[in-house]
Amino acid sequence: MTPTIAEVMGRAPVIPVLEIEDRAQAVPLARALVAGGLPVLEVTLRTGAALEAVAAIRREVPEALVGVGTVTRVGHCREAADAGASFLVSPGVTERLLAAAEAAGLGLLPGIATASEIILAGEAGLRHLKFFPAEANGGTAALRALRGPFPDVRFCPTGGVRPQNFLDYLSLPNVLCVGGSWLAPASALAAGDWDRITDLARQVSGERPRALAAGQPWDDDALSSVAGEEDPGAAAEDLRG
Ligand SMILES: O=C(O)C(=O)C[C@H](O)[C@H](O)COP(=O)(O)O
Repeated sequence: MTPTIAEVMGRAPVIPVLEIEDRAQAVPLARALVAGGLPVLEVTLRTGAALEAVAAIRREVPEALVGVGTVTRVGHCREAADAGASFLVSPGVTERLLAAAEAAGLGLLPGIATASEIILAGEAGLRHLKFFPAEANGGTAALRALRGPFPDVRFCPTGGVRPQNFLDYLSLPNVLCVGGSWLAPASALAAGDWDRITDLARQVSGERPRALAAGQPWDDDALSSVAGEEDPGAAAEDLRG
Protein backbone atom coordinates (compact mmCIF):
# COMPACT_ATOMS: atom_id res chain seq x y z
CA MET A 1 0.00 0.00 0.00
CA THR A 2 1.25 3.49 -0.77
CA PRO A 3 2.35 5.24 2.42
CA THR A 4 1.19 8.70 3.40
CA ILE A 5 3.84 11.40 3.71
CA ALA A 6 3.19 11.43 7.46
CA GLU A 7 4.17 7.75 7.53
CA VAL A 8 7.24 8.37 5.38
CA MET A 9 8.39 11.21 7.64
CA GLY A 10 7.73 9.21 10.79
CA ARG A 11 9.66 6.14 9.73
CA ALA A 12 13.20 7.45 10.35
CA PRO A 13 14.79 10.63 11.72
CA VAL A 14 16.92 11.19 8.62
CA ILE A 15 16.10 10.73 4.93
CA PRO A 16 19.27 10.26 2.86
CA VAL A 17 19.12 12.30 -0.35
CA LEU A 18 20.84 10.20 -3.00
CA GLU A 19 22.47 11.07 -6.30
CA ILE A 20 23.10 7.77 -8.05
CA GLU A 21 25.27 8.02 -11.17
CA ASP A 22 25.54 4.30 -11.83
CA ARG A 23 22.53 2.06 -11.39
CA ALA A 24 24.84 -0.74 -10.18
CA GLN A 25 25.38 1.39 -7.04
CA ALA A 26 21.69 1.47 -6.18
CA VAL A 27 21.17 -1.86 -4.46
CA PRO A 28 24.38 -1.99 -2.37
CA LEU A 29 23.84 1.65 -1.39
CA ALA A 30 20.26 1.01 -0.30
CA ARG A 31 21.31 -2.10 1.63
CA ALA A 32 24.09 -0.15 3.37
CA LEU A 33 21.67 2.57 4.49
CA VAL A 34 19.02 0.10 5.63
CA ALA A 35 21.73 -1.79 7.58
CA GLY A 36 22.60 1.50 9.27
CA GLY A 37 18.98 2.01 10.34
CA LEU A 38 17.82 4.41 7.63
CA PRO A 39 15.15 2.70 5.52
CA VAL A 40 13.60 5.81 3.92
CA LEU A 41 15.52 6.83 0.79
CA GLU A 42 15.11 9.71 -1.64
CA VAL A 43 16.65 9.11 -5.06
CA THR A 44 16.98 12.45 -6.82
CA LEU A 45 16.19 12.83 -10.51
CA ARG A 46 19.52 14.52 -11.02
CA THR A 47 21.11 11.65 -12.87
CA GLY A 48 20.12 9.58 -15.88
CA ALA A 49 20.27 6.43 -13.75
CA ALA A 50 17.79 7.63 -11.13
CA LEU A 51 14.63 5.85 -12.27
CA GLU A 52 16.44 2.58 -12.96
CA ALA A 53 18.00 2.88 -9.51
CA VAL A 54 14.55 3.28 -7.94
CA ALA A 55 13.23 0.24 -9.79
CA ALA A 56 16.21 -1.87 -8.67
CA ILE A 57 15.86 -0.82 -5.03
CA ARG A 58 12.12 -1.49 -5.10
CA ARG A 59 12.72 -4.95 -6.55
CA GLU A 60 15.73 -6.04 -4.52
CA VAL A 61 15.61 -4.18 -1.20
CA PRO A 62 12.06 -4.62 0.10
CA GLU A 63 13.00 -3.26 3.55
CA ALA A 64 13.67 0.15 1.99
CA LEU A 65 10.99 2.76 1.38
CA VAL A 66 12.19 4.49 -1.75
CA GLY A 67 10.91 7.77 -3.15
CA VAL A 68 11.87 10.01 -6.04
CA GLY A 69 13.25 13.51 -5.37
CA THR A 70 13.90 16.59 -7.52
CA VAL A 71 10.37 16.32 -8.88
CA THR A 72 10.16 19.62 -10.74
CA ARG A 73 7.86 18.76 -13.65
CA VAL A 74 4.39 17.35 -13.83
CA GLY A 75 5.60 14.41 -15.96
CA HIS A 76 8.06 13.30 -13.27
CA CYS A 77 5.20 12.08 -11.08
CA ARG A 78 4.01 9.40 -13.51
CA GLU A 79 7.60 8.39 -14.35
CA ALA A 80 8.38 7.93 -10.68
CA ALA A 81 5.23 5.90 -10.09
CA ASP A 82 6.01 3.67 -13.07
CA ALA A 83 9.53 3.06 -11.70
CA GLY A 84 8.02 1.85 -8.42
CA ALA A 85 8.54 4.89 -6.20
CA SER A 86 6.54 4.94 -2.98
CA PHE A 87 6.53 8.73 -2.59
CA LEU A 88 7.61 11.96 -4.27
CA VAL A 89 9.76 14.85 -3.06
CA SER A 90 9.99 18.24 -4.73
CA PRO A 91 12.08 21.31 -3.96
CA GLY A 92 8.95 23.41 -4.56
CA VAL A 93 5.18 23.37 -4.86
CA THR A 94 2.65 24.32 -7.53
CA GLU A 95 -1.01 23.46 -7.93
CA ARG A 96 -0.23 21.45 -11.08
CA LEU A 97 2.45 19.44 -9.30
CA LEU A 98 0.07 18.66 -6.45
CA ALA A 99 -2.57 17.49 -8.92
CA ALA A 100 -0.06 15.38 -10.89
CA ALA A 101 1.13 13.62 -7.73
CA GLU A 102 -2.45 12.83 -6.81
CA ALA A 103 -3.17 11.54 -10.32
CA ALA A 104 -0.08 9.31 -10.08
CA GLY A 105 -1.39 7.90 -6.80
CA LEU A 106 1.63 8.95 -4.73
CA GLY A 107 2.06 11.21 -1.74
CA LEU A 108 4.11 14.33 -2.40
CA LEU A 109 6.47 15.98 0.07
CA PRO A 110 6.63 19.44 -1.46
CA GLY A 111 9.32 21.99 -0.71
CA ILE A 112 8.27 25.29 0.79
CA ALA A 113 10.29 28.35 1.77
CA THR A 114 7.57 30.91 2.54
CA ALA A 115 4.33 31.27 4.46
CA SER A 116 2.41 31.64 1.19
CA GLU A 117 3.67 28.27 -0.01
CA ILE A 118 2.59 26.67 3.26
CA ILE A 119 -0.86 28.14 2.65
CA LEU A 120 -0.88 26.85 -0.94
CA ALA A 121 0.02 23.33 0.21
CA GLY A 122 -2.53 23.61 3.02
CA GLU A 123 -5.26 24.45 0.52
CA ALA A 124 -4.58 21.00 -0.98
CA GLY A 125 -4.80 19.42 2.47
CA LEU A 126 -1.05 18.97 3.01
CA ARG A 127 0.44 19.52 6.47
CA HIS A 128 3.71 17.59 6.00
CA LEU A 129 6.20 19.71 4.10
CA LYS A 130 9.86 19.94 3.23
CA PHE A 131 11.54 23.20 4.31
CA PHE A 132 14.01 23.92 1.52
CA PRO A 133 16.75 25.04 1.37
CA ALA A 134 16.65 24.95 5.15
CA GLU A 135 19.91 26.61 6.19
CA ALA A 136 19.78 29.29 3.49
CA ASN A 137 16.19 30.18 4.47
CA GLY A 138 16.82 30.88 8.11
CA GLY A 139 17.28 27.40 9.52
CA THR A 140 15.90 26.62 12.95
CA ALA A 141 15.00 30.26 13.65
CA ALA A 142 12.70 30.32 10.62
CA LEU A 143 11.03 27.06 11.64
CA ARG A 144 10.43 28.40 15.15
CA ALA A 145 8.84 31.50 13.67
CA LEU A 146 6.65 29.53 11.24
CA ARG A 147 5.26 27.49 14.12
CA GLY A 148 3.31 30.55 15.31
CA PRO A 149 0.89 30.82 12.38
CA PHE A 150 1.17 27.13 11.40
CA PRO A 151 1.25 25.12 14.63
CA ASP A 152 -0.07 21.93 13.03
CA VAL A 153 2.39 21.79 10.11
CA ARG A 154 5.29 19.30 10.35
CA PHE A 155 8.53 19.81 8.46
CA CYS A 156 11.41 17.87 6.95
CA PRO A 157 14.16 20.50 6.71
CA THR A 158 16.57 19.75 3.86
CA GLY A 159 19.44 21.70 2.30
CA GLY A 160 22.46 22.46 4.40
CA VAL A 161 21.55 19.95 7.11
CA ARG A 162 24.68 18.19 8.38
CA PRO A 163 25.79 15.98 11.30
CA GLN A 164 26.75 19.20 13.12
CA ASN A 165 23.26 20.72 13.05
CA PHE A 166 20.73 17.94 12.49
CA LEU A 167 19.99 17.57 16.22
CA ASP A 168 19.14 21.28 16.40
CA TYR A 169 16.45 20.66 13.79
CA LEU A 170 15.18 17.41 15.30
CA SER A 171 14.74 19.12 18.66
CA LEU A 172 12.06 21.43 17.23
CA PRO A 173 8.47 20.32 17.91
CA ASN A 174 7.44 20.98 14.30
CA VAL A 175 10.25 18.87 12.78
CA LEU A 176 9.63 15.15 12.27
CA CYS A 177 12.77 14.30 10.30
CA VAL A 178 15.50 15.91 8.24
CA GLY A 179 16.85 15.20 4.76
CA GLY A 180 20.45 15.34 3.66
CA SER A 181 22.98 14.22 1.12
CA TRP A 182 25.82 13.76 3.61
CA LEU A 183 24.89 10.09 4.18
CA ALA A 184 26.08 9.06 0.73
CA PRO A 185 29.22 11.00 -0.17
CA ALA A 186 30.19 10.74 -3.84
CA SER A 187 33.64 9.48 -2.84
CA ALA A 188 32.17 6.53 -0.90
CA LEU A 189 29.86 5.66 -3.79
CA ALA A 190 32.70 5.79 -6.32
CA ALA A 191 34.85 3.57 -4.10
CA GLY A 192 32.01 1.18 -3.28
CA ASP A 193 32.74 1.86 0.39
CA TRP A 194 29.37 0.61 1.68
CA ASP A 195 30.68 0.06 5.22
CA ARG A 196 31.46 3.76 5.50
CA ILE A 197 27.91 4.57 4.43
CA THR A 198 26.45 2.15 6.99
CA ASP A 199 28.61 3.82 9.66
CA LEU A 200 27.39 7.29 8.65
CA ALA A 201 23.79 6.08 8.83
CA ARG A 202 24.26 4.42 12.24
CA GLN A 203 25.47 7.69 13.72
CA VAL A 204 22.11 9.36 13.08
CA SER A 205 19.54 6.57 13.06
CA GLY A 206 17.20 5.13 15.65
CA GLU A 207 15.58 6.81 18.61
CA ARG A 208 18.83 7.93 20.14
CA PRO A 209 19.22 11.18 18.17
CA ARG A 210 15.63 12.07 18.96
CA ALA A 211 16.18 11.53 22.66
CA LEU A 212 19.37 13.57 22.56
CA ALA A 213 17.64 16.31 20.63
CA ALA A 214 14.97 16.40 23.31
CA GLY A 215 17.72 16.99 25.84
CA GLN A 216 17.03 13.68 27.54
CA PRO A 217 19.78 11.44 28.83
CA TRP A 218 19.96 8.03 27.19
CA ASP A 219 17.30 5.95 28.92
CA ASP A 220 16.51 2.54 27.49
CA ASP A 221 13.34 2.13 29.55
CA ALA A 222 11.86 5.42 28.42
CA LEU A 223 12.68 4.66 24.81
CA SER A 224 11.34 1.11 24.81
CA SER A 225 8.05 2.44 26.17
CA VAL A 226 7.54 4.45 22.98
CA ALA A 227 9.07 1.91 20.60
CA GLY A 228 5.77 0.06 20.29
CA GLU A 229 3.72 3.12 19.40
CA GLU A 230 1.92 2.94 16.08
CA ASP A 231 2.97 6.35 14.88
CA PRO A 232 6.70 6.87 15.29
CA GLY A 233 6.25 10.55 14.55
CA ALA A 234 3.89 10.88 17.49
CA ALA A 235 6.35 8.90 19.58
CA ALA A 236 9.09 11.34 18.69
CA GLU A 237 6.88 14.21 19.71
CA ASP A 238 6.14 12.51 22.99
CA LEU A 239 9.84 12.19 23.59
CA ARG A 240 10.21 15.90 23.23
CA GLY A 241 7.40 16.51 25.67
O1 LIG B 1 17.12 17.63 -5.43
C1 LIG B 1 16.17 17.94 -4.69
O2 LIG B 1 15.04 17.45 -4.80
C2 LIG B 1 16.34 18.93 -3.66
O3 LIG B 1 15.39 19.46 -3.18
C3 LIG B 1 17.65 19.25 -3.20
C4 LIG B 1 18.20 18.34 -2.11
O4 LIG B 1 17.21 18.02 -1.18
C5 LIG B 1 19.31 19.06 -1.47
O5 LIG B 1 20.23 19.42 -2.45
C6 LIG B 1 20.00 18.32 -0.41
O6 LIG B 1 20.79 19.27 0.24
P1 LIG B 1 22.17 18.95 0.91
O7 LIG B 1 21.94 17.88 1.92
O8 LIG B 1 22.61 20.25 1.49
O9 LIG B 1 23.07 18.48 -0.21
